[in-house]
Amino acid sequence: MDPAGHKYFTVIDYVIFGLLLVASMSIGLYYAFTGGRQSTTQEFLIADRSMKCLPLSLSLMATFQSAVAIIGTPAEVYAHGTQYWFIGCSYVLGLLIPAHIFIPLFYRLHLTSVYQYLELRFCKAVRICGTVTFIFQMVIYMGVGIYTPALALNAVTGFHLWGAVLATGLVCTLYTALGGLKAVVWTDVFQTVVMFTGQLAVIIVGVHQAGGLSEAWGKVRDGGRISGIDLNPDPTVRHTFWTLAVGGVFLMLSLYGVNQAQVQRYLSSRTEREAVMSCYMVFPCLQLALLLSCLMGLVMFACYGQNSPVEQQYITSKDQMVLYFVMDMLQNFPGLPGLFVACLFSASLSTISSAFNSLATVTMVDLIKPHYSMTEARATLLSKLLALSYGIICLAMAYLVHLMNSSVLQAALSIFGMIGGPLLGLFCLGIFFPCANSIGAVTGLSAGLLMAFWVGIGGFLTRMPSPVIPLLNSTITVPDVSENITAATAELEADRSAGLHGFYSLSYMWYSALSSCTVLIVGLIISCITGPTKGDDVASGTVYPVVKTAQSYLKPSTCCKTTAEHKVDGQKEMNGTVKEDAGSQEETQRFLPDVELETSV
Ligand SMILES: O=C(O)CCCC[C@@H]1SC[C@@H]2NC(=O)N[C@@H]21
Ligand code: NA
Repeated sequence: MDPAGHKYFTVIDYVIFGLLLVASMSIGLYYAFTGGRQSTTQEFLIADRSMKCLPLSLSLMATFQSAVAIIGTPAEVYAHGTQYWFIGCSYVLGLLIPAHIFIPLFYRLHLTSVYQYLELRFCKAVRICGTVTFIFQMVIYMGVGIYTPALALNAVTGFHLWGAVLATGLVCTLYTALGGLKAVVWTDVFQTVVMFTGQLAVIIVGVHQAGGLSEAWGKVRDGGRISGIDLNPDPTVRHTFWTLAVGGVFLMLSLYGVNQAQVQRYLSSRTEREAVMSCYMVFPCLQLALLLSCLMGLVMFACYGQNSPVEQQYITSKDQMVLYFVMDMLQNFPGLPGLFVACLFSASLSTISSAFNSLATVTMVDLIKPHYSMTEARATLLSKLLALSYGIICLAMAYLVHLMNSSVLQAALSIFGMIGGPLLGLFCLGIFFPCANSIGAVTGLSAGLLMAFWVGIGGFLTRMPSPVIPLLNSTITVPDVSENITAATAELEADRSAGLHGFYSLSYMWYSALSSCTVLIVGLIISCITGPTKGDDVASGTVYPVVKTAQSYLKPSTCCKTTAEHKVDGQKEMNGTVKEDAGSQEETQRFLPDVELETSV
């Protein structure tokens, strides 16, 4: 390690990193020039609805497993222990509810963009609001996703920061714009293999360097990094079992239930059953990814113990620890640093490509197609140009994130909570509450976003200022500043739970739950005030069936029916649904001429 704390790549490292980019690129080009050669939007945007569940499940996992998780989760476990691991409990409900509620409902409506649902259930204005909110969320998230690996790489290996951002951005934009969803899914599969291999290699070498399994385990246990279950109900405590396992469910639903990037993968499945299977198969993949990143954090602790490179002033933020650790440990294993950096960029590329593709899809399907009719060829070309332009916007966002400088994991999860949460609330309002109307939907969404930004930005501004770590090799010491900060922190700590401060110090893991519930409450209140929708005015197939059946029992006219009459009704309902389904296809056709309907056999 030279005095500046930089390590340099050997040639073989650059070769491995270059190979990753070339391999990703070639998969993308392969799908650009084979099959239908991406000549229709059906192929470009949803792979002709031909995908199988295995590649889809890996792609579903890779989409929201970016460099943020690879770098941020180990840093989190290193600094705070394994409490974060309990987020894995939220994957159970976080995937079961999408598999049995959201997927069947969206799949049977034959959508291309999930926001078409909002027009079917409410009106065009609600659809536009949902689409714009989603675009806002994914563009910011892409900024974090592309910036994170470059920042860590630059800090430790002197790799040129913006050179890395440009290299990633260009390769990703190209294969996404040329190869469409098929290319994105298959590159995700390849990149997931690289991600798991890279992390496993570092863990194995790290355990070896820490003196073997039992030695490493001893250090980690004595260092107090194995945190037991924390059942503290205080919502301002950052990570407890409740914020992670319960708050995490809302986070997972906003990602795996209603996020276009994931729904698009469900809709590209050959059959509804394949889509549900792919959702089930994500569970072990996510648990494995979580296991690897938590183990990485523990191995880092076993190797460094308390005196982390941050205290030793080799690096300036804990998000750079993982790469420092990799360069420190793997220095004498030429090729492994390159493999890990390839793993980091695989995580980043697989997320950003999915984001580009879903952004191009919703822009095309929700904002352009309904207003301008154009030939299939022009529409496909426009979709490719959109993917390209989103690539450029993403690079600009990366610079914005550069200015923000907060922990990347918390930044990403806060974005999901602040923007993904209200969108989750909007869809739940439509799916579970037939009485909700369009005014309620738009007002509810706005209230949810306002609430989320109020608590999110309030929390960001009032968060204790992290002690300033002296710059690398700086000769001046800054004792007085740190004393002032300690005093300020103590004072903040004192009145933190008082009033508004209590609200602002709400754990970021509750943002999804808070904002989605705000949308539901405000949406229902406004709907009831402005005249709730009648049950049968709702487009069929847009409300969760159980709710509909329950509602028909609750209607005063039916409650005095005899059970025999109920049975007859039930039979009619059954026959009716068959007709209704056909009706829903006609209805969708009437509502949304741009929705591609499979001709019913
Ligand atoms: O890695 C990222 O890009 C964002 C951080 C992880 C996003 C959430 S956390 C719960 C779920 N599990 C994952 O692996 N990703 C999502
Ligand atoms: Na990824």
